[in-house]
Formats: sequence, C-alpha cells, structure tokens
Amino acid sequence: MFVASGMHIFAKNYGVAAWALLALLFLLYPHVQYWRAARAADSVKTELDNLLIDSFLLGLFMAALEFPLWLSFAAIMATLTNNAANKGWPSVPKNVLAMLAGALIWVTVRGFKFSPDTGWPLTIFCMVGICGYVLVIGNVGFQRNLQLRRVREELRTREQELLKANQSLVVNLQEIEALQQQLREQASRDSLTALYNRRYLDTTLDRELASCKREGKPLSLIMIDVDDFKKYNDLHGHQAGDQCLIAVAKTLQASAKRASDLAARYGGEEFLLVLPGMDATAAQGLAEELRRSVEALKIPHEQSRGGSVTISIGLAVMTNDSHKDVAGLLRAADEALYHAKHGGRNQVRLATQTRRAARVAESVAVNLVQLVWHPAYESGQAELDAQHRALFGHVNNILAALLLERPVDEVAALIDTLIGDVAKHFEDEEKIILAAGFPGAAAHAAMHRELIAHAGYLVSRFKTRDLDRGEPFQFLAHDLVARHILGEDREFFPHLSA
Ligand SMILES: Nc1nc2c(ncn2[C@@H]2O[C@H](COP(=O)(O)OP(=O)(O)OP(=O)(O)O)[C@@H](O)[C@H]2O)c(=O)[nH]1
Repeated sequence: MFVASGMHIFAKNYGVAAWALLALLFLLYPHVQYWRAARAADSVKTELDNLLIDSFLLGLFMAALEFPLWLSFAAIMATLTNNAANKGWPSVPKNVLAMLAGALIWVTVRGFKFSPDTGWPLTIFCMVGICGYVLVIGNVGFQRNLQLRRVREELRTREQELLKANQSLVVNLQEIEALQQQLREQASRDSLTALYNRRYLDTTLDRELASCKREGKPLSLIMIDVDDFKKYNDLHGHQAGDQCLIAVAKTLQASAKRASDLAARYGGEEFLLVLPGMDATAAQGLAEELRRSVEALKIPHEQSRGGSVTISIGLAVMTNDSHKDVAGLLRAADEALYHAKHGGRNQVRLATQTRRAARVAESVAVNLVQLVWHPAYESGQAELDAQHRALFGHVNNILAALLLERPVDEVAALIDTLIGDVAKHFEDEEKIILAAGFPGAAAHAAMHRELIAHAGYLVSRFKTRDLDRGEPFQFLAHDLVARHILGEDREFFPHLSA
C-alpha cells in the first residue's frame, strides 16, 4: 500500500503535504501502534483494536487522495480481509463504518474531490498486490489448519496417554489398598499359628465385652493351655513343638464357627477363644468338644498321662452379674484353668459365677466334696490311669455344677458328655484287662454295662426333672468313682503289673 500510494502521489504530483501524510501514516504511525500494544496489559487485544483505527485512517487517506478507484479498492479489500481473518465477520461492518467516518471527516474539513483514475502501472500494481494479499491470507489459513490438525492429533495422543496413566494409577491404588489390608491383617495375626495375636485381642476384647453388656448378652471366654508342653518340647524338640501348637491352633480355629467368635494365641502355649453372645451351657459344650478334638488328634506325647497331647481349659462367662470387666473375666478363666491343671489336666473347668457360687465352691473344697486324685489310685497302666484321672476331673465338674445349682440342662449336658467318656473308657479297659489275662474280665464288663444302663436311666429322669440333685451326686461320687474306679477296678491291678 505504501508503494502504491507513493506511486499515485507521484503520478498526481500532490505535493509535500501528501508525502508528509504518507510518511506519517505508513512510517511513523505503525511504530506508535506497536509501542502502544507492547505497553498494554493485553497486547493482542490492543493490536486488534488498532485495526479499527487503521480503517479510520485509511478512509481519511483515500479521501485525501481523492478516492483513486483501484487504490481505494485494494486498500478496502486488504483492510476488510485482514479484519475478517483476524476478528471474524462481525468486525467487517464496524470497519466499513470506521473507513466511512475517516473519509467523511476529511470531506467535511477539506471538501469532496473525486478523481478515480489511476495510471496503468498503478492499476496493474494494485491488481497484483490484491492477488498476492489474497494468496498470502489463503496460505496463512492453510498453515493454521495444518497446525490445528497437528495440535488436535497431539492432544488426542496426550489424552490416550493420560487415560492409560489414569488406569495404571487406579490399578496401583487398588494394589496399595490390598497391601495395606494385608499389612493390617498381618499386624493382628500370630506368625506361627495365624490366629489373632494378643495385641489384637487386647484391642477387641474390651469392645466385644461392652457390646455384649449393652445388648444384655453373655460373653464366654475359654482359656486353653497345652498340657505338659515343656516335656513335649524337651522330648520332641522345639520345631515339633511348633507343629504341635499349629495343630492345636487349627482345631481351635475350627471351633470358632460363628463370625463373631474370635480365636487367639494368648502367649506361648496358651490360647483364648472369645465367644460373644454364648452362655455357659453352650460354651461348656464347645469347650468339651474342643478338648476331645485335641485328644483325637492323637499327637504322641510319651510323657503325658494319656500318651498323647491334651489341653486343659478354663471357662469364664460374663453375665449381668458376674465378671463385668475384661481383667476380671481373664482372671476368672485363668483361675478355672489353674483348677483344671490341678484337677489332673485334660479337662474343662468353669469359673465360679457369683460371690454366692464362690462361697458354695469354697465350701465344696472345704468339705472335700471334690475328688482329689492320689498316686495310690494308679494302676501302673498309663492309658488307664490317664483316663481315670480325666474322669475324676469330669466328675468334679459335674459335682460342682450340682452344688452350684446350675440349670438342669447344663448339668444334663455335662453328664451326657461324661457318659460318652465313661463308655469309651470302659471299652478300652475291657480290652486291656482281657489282654492282661484277668480272670474276672467278663464279670467286670457286666458291671460296666450295669453302670452305663443305670447312668442312662438317671439322666433321663434328671432331664424330666423327675429326680433331685442328690441321686446323680450319689451315683457319680459313690457308685462310679468310690465303689467302681477306686474299689472294683483295683481287683485287676495286680494282673496289669504282672
Ligand atoms: N515349641 C514352642 N514352645 C513354646 C512356644 N512358646 C512357649 N513354648 C514352651 O512352652 C512351655 C510351657 O511350659 P510350662 O509353662 O512350664 O507349662 P507346661 O509344661 O505345658 O505344663 P502345664 O501347663 O502345667 O501342663 C515352655 O517350655 C516354653 O518354652 C513356642 O512358640 N513354640
């Protein structure tokens, strides 16, 4: 435009003022605009705003040159195309108005003059200039399209990468969560037996007890200790001892059948079974079943009384009026366990429930109603002696339950268990005395049958409340223990040691 305008001014010989205006518009003014844009807070917006001033000045300039047709056409085309390309269609009418305003101001001040002709060199120059300008704008559009497509592709690739990264992040998070869960689980488990450890127990027992108290439910606590475990270790080695503990722990875990039951290793060869909501009768049945299950494992233990690994169990029950806190409950279970150990091991003992019951139990001990095993009762045959000792323990449990006036169902369940054990013992005893050549073996077996039949009869009457507590007491303490085990059984003792 600068060259074309210069050509026109020269051809028309407009004089110094026109040259000055040309220099002002095309040489000085662009620098002012650049300086303004560079200093502005939003330089892009300022530059776009400058386009409107450009249009105004161009209208003014074309009016000053008396509206040369080709030059004006080229200037209007370039200006409007530039605006449309940079600011879109809506800017076109505004710029047309700005040009008209510029022309109008000039015409108003200097008067209207119209000389549209341009010489052929300028006409051709304008035509070529317009073509060149349109081509440049077209090429700029093409380049921008190309760039846009590249940016879009790059964006799509980045989006895919982000998506993948996001997916692997989700997988990582899940792995971290699983690991945290595993760590939490490991921190609360005993490494040898995989049962809950004491730390976990300490944190949950309080909560379980409080919850049962709130709901008015009982909570049974079973304390288990492996019998003569030191001797087992000494005899079989520590590693075998570990395997033995694992086997006992598995049996214990199998007893914790409800989701709320909790089996834990309390320390060394001591375990705990926490049974929220379970009353004494059910817990006693479960403890007895557990004792038998460990016995049934038949893990050889030459220095134990029965020849295999056994456990002693102390049971305490939290009810509305007994063992209300964890410490008291643990102490009671521990005391019961102590009594189980001192009653001959391989047995279950229930902790005394209330002060009254404690007094009764004390009186039981004082009055020697509890049976006390004595070495003089031993036959010399290890298996029989172990069974006799275990029966003493069971009978003591039942005698205590009778004296403590435990519910009939509870006592009946204990007697049922005892009859099962007695029947098994009689069977074993009959085999042993037959093999030992005891001549009275057949008569002795007949006595066994009589005792079992009588026991069955008493239990059925006891269950229907057709019998007071004295008769089972008499049968157990006198008929079974004093007369048979400590009396009639002694007949075959000499044959066993022979
Ligand atoms: N193998 C093995 N032995 C253990 C472990 N923890 C404790 N013990 C052993 O268990 C034995 C416990 O012995 P004591 O407390 O004297 O009791 P006990 O020999 O079982 O006798 P009673 O309980 O009276 O029947 C000790 O010899 C301990 O070394 C263990 O994790 N693995």
